[in-house]
Amino acid sequence: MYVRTKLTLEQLNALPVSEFHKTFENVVECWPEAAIFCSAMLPFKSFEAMIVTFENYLHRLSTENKLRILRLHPDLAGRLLDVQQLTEESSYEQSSVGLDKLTPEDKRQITALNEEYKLKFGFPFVVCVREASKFEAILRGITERVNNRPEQELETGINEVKKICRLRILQLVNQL
Ligand SMILES: NC(=O)N[C@H]1NC(=O)NC1=O
Repeated sequence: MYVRTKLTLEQLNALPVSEFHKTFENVVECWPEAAIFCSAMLPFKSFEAMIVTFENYLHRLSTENKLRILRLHPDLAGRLLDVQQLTEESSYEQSSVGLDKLTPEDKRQITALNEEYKLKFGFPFVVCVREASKFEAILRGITERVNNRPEQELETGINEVKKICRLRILQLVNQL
């Protein structure tokens, strides 16, 4: 698990902007622009206000940028996990639900579903695994969501990115 000094709201609001960017650069996976954009709203009245700022930022992005963000997400239990090249945050999240210790049969099943999903939508299946919390719930999620329309899945995927972002922020401040 990644451990850093947890920031209080006061410390967070007093960070030099470049430090704010660095601290929150990966709360949206591999998309540091989110922290850069949201730093313009400093200081925040509460952690919740900060999280809502990130959520609104994600909500208002163009379809093209939403697609880009989804495509920056690693597959669940995929190749990057196998070769230990996940970001620190993603590695923590995926191992917290045991995706690094799947049986060969479970691995085969999730890989096949990931491929089917990507083939249909052109972006990977994204879910906040810490919230889904169980492998079975994740599998059920892909199995159901693969039937959705692409526009629907784009929004569902971005809503999951918001949940991941919320938990990553709470992890960095003294709330989780
Ligand atoms: N593909 C995907 O959902 N990836 C992610 N979900 C999550 O909770 N952490 C991730 O890296």
